[in-house]
Amino acid sequence: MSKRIISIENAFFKKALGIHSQRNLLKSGELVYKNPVTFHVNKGENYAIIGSSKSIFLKILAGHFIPHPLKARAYPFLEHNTWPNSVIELLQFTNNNYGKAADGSGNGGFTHLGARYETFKDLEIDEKMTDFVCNLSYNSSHKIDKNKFNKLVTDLNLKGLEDKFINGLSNGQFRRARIAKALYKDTKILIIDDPFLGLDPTATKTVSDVLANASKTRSIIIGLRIHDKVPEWIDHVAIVNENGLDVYGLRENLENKLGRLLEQHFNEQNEKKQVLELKKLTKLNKKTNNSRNFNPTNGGEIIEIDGIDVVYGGKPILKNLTWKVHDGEKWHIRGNNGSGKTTLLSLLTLDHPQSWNNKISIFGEPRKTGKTNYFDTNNDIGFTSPELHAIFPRNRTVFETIGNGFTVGNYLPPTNLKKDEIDKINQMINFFKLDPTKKFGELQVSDQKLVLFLRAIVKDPKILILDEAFSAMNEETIEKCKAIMEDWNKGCVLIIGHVEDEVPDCNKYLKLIDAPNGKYEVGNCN
Ligand SMILES: Nc1ncnc2c1ncn2[C@@H]1O[C@H](COP(=O)(O)OP(=O)(O)OP(=O)(O)O)[C@@H](O)[C@H]1O
Repeated sequence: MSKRIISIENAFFKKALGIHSQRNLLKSGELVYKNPVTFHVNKGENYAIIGSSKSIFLKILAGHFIPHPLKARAYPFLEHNTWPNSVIELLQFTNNNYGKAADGSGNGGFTHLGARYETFKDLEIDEKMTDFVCNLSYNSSHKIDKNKFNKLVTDLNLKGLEDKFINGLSNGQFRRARIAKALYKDTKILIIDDPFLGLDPTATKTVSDVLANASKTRSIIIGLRIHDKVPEWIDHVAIVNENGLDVYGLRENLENKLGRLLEQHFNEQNEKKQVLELKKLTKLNKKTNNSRNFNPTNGGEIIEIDGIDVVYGGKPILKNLTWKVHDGEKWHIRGNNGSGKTTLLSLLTLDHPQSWNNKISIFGEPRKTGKTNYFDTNNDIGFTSPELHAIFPRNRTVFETIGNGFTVGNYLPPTNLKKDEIDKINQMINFFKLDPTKKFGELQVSDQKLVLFLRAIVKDPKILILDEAFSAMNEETIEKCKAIMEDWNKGCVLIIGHVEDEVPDCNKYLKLIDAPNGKYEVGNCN
C-alpha cells in the first residue's frame, strides 16, 4: 500500500482566520469553495489539476487557506513539528505581488520597466542566476552542491547564464531559472501552476523532460488549463471547477471524461463566439485618428529601424536589424526564448537605454536626444507585457487600471479623464462584465491580463504592443480579445506570443533566428 502524502477529508477552506460555526462559515462568504473537498495524494503519484479553479486548488494542496475543521487537511508523511512549506514548494508564475514574483524572489522587485535594462550598468544590486537558484544571496555561508546545480543548469538549458543577473534574463530564461531553484531545494512535493506558460516549444519539452525525471524522486503536481496537453509522465488527474473538486483519479480512468470536457469546452467557446455582442465590439473598434504625429503621406510608415545593434557588456543581442512597419500591419514577432524579442520592443517604448538612436524613426522622425521625449513617444504607444503584469500596483481598481492607459509614465489612478474617455472605459467594463471597483490584485489572473489588455487599447494607440498579452487568459476571454483585434484598424500592432491559440491573426512576421549574428526573416503570415 502506498504512503499517503496529502490527505484532505471533507474540508471547507477559509480565506482568513476567524471563528465560525459551520453554518456561519457557509454564510460568511469567506469560503474558497462552496463544496467540501475530499482528496488524497499518495507517494509516487504525479497529478495534473485541470479546470477553472486550478490555481486555488493548488494553493489548498500547498497548505494555503485555513481548513475547517482544522485537522481536515493533513500531510501524513510530515514529521511532528515540521511546517508544510519547508517540504512543499508552490511555484505560481502569474500570481505576482507588487514588484515581486509569487515566491518572493521575483523579477528582481523592480518597479519600472526600464530597470531590467539598467542592471548591466554599474549598479549590481541584483542576484546572479547561480545565487538565485542555490538561494545563496541571503545564506552566503551555504555551500553550493555543484553537481546538483550543474545538472539542473545543463538539463534546463541555462548553461552560460550562471553569472548573469536575474533581471537580465529573458522571460523564458527566468521561468526556467525559477524551476531550477524549486528543484534545487529537493522538496518532497513540487507544485507548479502553468509550468509551460510563456515557453517556446523546445523549452516546453525541456521543462517537461526535467519534471518527468524529477518525478522519480518526489511527487509533482501541475496546474493545467482544460485545453492544455497533459504530459505523458502525469499519471493522475483532478478536475476542478468554481465549486470545488469535481472528480479525481487515475488518468486512464478519466481520459473519457477529459475528452468530453474538452469537447464541451470547445462547443461552448464556439457558441459564445457566435453570440458575441458584435455591435458593442464594432463600437469599441470605431476608427479614430487621435495621433499627433500621424502622417498618412509617408506611405503609412510608422516605424523604421535601419541597421540597429544592441550590445550588453560587449555581447551582441541584436545585430544590424532593419525593419519597417506600416499603418494597418499586424506583426507577429517570432523567436525562441532569449532571442531578443522583448529587447527589440523595449527600444520602441524608450524603456531601453540604447533606444535614443537615430537609426530608429517613428512617423518618419529619427530619434534624437533632446528632441525625442519619453512622454510624447509613449502617447502613441499602448502596450502590455509580462513585465508590466509583474509590477502593476495590485491596489488599483479595474476602472483605474484601464483608465491608467490614458496616462504615460506612472501607474497612478487617472485624474481629469474626459467624458468620452470615461464612457469608453465603462463600455469596456460592461462588455467584459467586470466589476469596476474590484482591485487588480483580487482579480483572477485571466482578468488581470484582460484589464491590462484593455489598458493597452483604451486610447486607440497608433502602435499597439502585445507581449504575451493573452497567455494565462481563459479561452472565452482570448476569443473576445481576438475578435477585437480582428477588426483593429488604428495603426500597427506588434505581437509576441509562443502559443498559436494565444496570438491574434497577423499579416506579417519578423523571426529572430540568430539575432546576435544578424539573422532575421521577414514574411507574410498565411
Ligand atoms: N539587462 C540585461 N543584461 C544582460 N543581458 C540581457 C539583459 N536583458 C536581456 N538580456 C539578454 O538578452 C537576450 C534577449 O532577451 P529578451 O528578453 O529580449 O528575449 P525574448 O526573445 O523576449 O525572450 P522570452 O521569449 O524568453 O521572453 C537574452 O539572452 C537575455 O538574457
